[in-house]
Amino acid sequence: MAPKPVAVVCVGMAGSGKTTFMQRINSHLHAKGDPPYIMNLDPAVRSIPFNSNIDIRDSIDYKEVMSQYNLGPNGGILTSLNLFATKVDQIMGILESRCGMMPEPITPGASMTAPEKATASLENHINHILVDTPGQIEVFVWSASGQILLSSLASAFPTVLAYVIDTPRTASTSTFMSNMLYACSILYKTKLPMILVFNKTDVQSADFAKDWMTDFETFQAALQKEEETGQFGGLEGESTGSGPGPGGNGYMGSLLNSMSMVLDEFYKHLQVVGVSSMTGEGVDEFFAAVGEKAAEFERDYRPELERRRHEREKDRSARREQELGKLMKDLEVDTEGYRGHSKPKDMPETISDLDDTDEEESEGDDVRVKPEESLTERYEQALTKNSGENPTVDDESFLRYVKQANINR
Ligand SMILES: Nc1nc2c(ncn2[C@@H]2O[C@H](COP(=O)(O)OP(=O)(O)OP(=O)(O)O)[C@@H](O)[C@H]2O)c(=O)[nH]1
Repeated sequence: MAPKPVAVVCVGMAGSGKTTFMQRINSHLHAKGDPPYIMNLDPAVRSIPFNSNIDIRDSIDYKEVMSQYNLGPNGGILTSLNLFATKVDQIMGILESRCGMMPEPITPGASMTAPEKATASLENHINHILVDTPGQIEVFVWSASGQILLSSLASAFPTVLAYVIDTPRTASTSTFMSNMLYACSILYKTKLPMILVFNKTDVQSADFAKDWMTDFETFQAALQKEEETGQFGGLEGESTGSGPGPGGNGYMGSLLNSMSMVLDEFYKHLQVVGVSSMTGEGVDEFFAAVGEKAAEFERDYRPELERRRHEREKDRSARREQELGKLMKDLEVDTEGYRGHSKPKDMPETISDLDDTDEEESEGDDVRVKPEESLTERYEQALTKNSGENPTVDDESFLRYVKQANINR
């Protein structure tokens, strides 16, 4: 069987260049004769510079959602994603069939025509699934629908996050640290391998970021320099004159300092590449990183995903057992309810008890059921009394059931 395609999910702040980056890696793969399968999850984008195979806009009208539900732009995107996530089974069915993992697509309309089969067989060689996401990063990453879509993808394909960063806008220590904290929160939320893509390297090289991430002292030096030159906390490349800038007080400096130490551990889990979506520089390096992270997914993340799924299953069956136990307890109430409470001493428990009692009383044999007698005891008595011989296998199995179900006390 052909290896599974790698799903590359592009996330990043608005304007970081996700769509341009998607266009670049798409054309790079086409040029190599290895066309990807493309999915657009941004319902609000007006136009995209590539053909997407699955597009949220085909099934959901974002503007209509906004007006129907009386929502603002972010609420509209979130609701559109939620509506789209309800079709996750169909989406996964299409992806799996197009990627040669299932013989037939499970789309409405069922079997494929001859041209479709020819196309599908061509598309069976897909090695990459590229996913573009909304610029409102939190709407995707922190929403239930985003989580559903990501975990469904990860359950079927090795999945890698490409966190796209606007390099020229991340050149100061404070914006760099904000971006890293965001990346860190996404990593821990999604629990998927991540590549940091420092985009727009045609404007500014990403070397400074790589240095800061690998050498703690370089970051400290940059922090100190910014504080001394008064650029600290200002906009990129903007000097605030002498003295500390808007955020340039000692508190901010020491906070960044401490954070850089804390994040040192987090940096070890990341792959960092500098890319220019405009010129194509660094794209080969990016795909090398994708290969490494996909292998890491199979090695480290897949077992963890399986373990989590297994735990969920275990929780679910424990809950089922608990519910069953409660049900059994409810059954017990019937026998328990009478016991020791208001039931008069010699009141029969059931009509049949009444009949039995009458019969047996007439024989002069006092076998009235004592309130404290358990169901099991009574059953045992009945067995030996009625049959006068040893209980049958069926009788014993019922007895066992009564004991196990705990409805006999
Ligand atoms: N110089 C340069 N500009 C870039 C590069 N990549 C993207 N841009 C520009 O950055 C701006 C934003 O790019 P988009 O691709 O629309 O960014 P996005 O992240 O998809 O934006 P949203 O859809 O709002 O989330 C555009 O003006 C692009 O031309 C790059 O590598 N170099």
